Amino acid sequence: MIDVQHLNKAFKGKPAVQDVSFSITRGEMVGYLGPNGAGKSTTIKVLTGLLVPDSGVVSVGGLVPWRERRRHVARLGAVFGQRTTLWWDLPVRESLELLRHVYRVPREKFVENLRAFTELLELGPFLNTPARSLSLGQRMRADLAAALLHDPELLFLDEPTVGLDVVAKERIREFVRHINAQRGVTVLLTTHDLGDVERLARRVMIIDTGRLLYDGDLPELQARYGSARELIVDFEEAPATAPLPGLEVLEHSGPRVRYAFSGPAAVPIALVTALAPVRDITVKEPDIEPTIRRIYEGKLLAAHPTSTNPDRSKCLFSQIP
Ligand SMILES: Nc1ncnc2c1ncn2[C@@H]1O[C@H](COP(=O)(O)OP(=O)(O)OP(=O)(O)O)[C@@H](O)[C@H]1O
Repeated sequence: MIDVQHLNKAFKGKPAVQDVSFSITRGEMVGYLGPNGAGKSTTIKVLTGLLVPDSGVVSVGGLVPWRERRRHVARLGAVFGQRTTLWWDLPVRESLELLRHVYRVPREKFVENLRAFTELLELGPFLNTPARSLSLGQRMRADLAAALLHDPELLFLDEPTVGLDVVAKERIREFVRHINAQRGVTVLLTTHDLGDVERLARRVMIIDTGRLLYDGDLPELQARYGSARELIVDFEEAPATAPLPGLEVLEHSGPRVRYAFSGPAAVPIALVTALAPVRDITVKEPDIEPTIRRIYEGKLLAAHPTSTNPDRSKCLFSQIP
């Protein structure tokens, strides 16, 4: 679906994206992460055809985005958390009608999609409200519907949950999961909210100072660069503090013990359940945030210069000057 090879783009001689290469297959949902100024927007602008790169080969659905813009944009949708594609003073329904004309969506298709999105995104209560009077969460939902009315194959999401409360974030994520699973829409997600990534993307690409640092599975990123997993065990009674192989006691407070471990949870669970009668066990995954921060800060780059998974996970750290 997306193929990028050796993409370079500089502004006034200052590189924004340097030798970036990746491929995304149809139906994938990929998180594109990086600190401010890393080069995410520049990449997305090239992929949407808004920017022409200095060098590199880019193909999206077989088209060169900036050369065949009209055909290209007909096949993609984009949602930017920071701004809206809706007409500010028009009721949402009229904005959507206008977009129907822009994208030349057949009326039956429009009616069918509007009905589906109204139900999934609960647009009904504010379809007749002008965009300027919507809450941020409502506006995001309307923008998502607007981006998908013409059945695009590819969706760019830029900070889709920024500024929303937990419930509103979840609603957006659920919808994105739905359109990816049910409609097969390929999704490239740019976000600073790692909750979005954890909920939506199995694969992440990490860019910093214009260079792609990591491209691979999120669980593998966690396993290789993340902190340990935690096993929180509530015993029936406070257990004796016997050392268990592969488990480190982080905290022991009455019948509750917190252990750190790595790898699959089956063996640690078997060990603690053999130690004493257990009432409850929880496995807590490490937060992704410190992992990503450590990668940005480069602390692990020198320590792990190569990948153990040549198929997909690529640590491109050796490219760092
Ligand atoms: N139109 C432009 N003119 C000059 N410099 C630019 C332009 N667009 C981006 N840059 C520079 O290119 C670099 C990459 O910017 P880019 O917007 O791609 O980063 P980003 O990862 O999207 O950041 P953010 O998360 O803050 O949106 C930055 O140094 C930025 O200042």
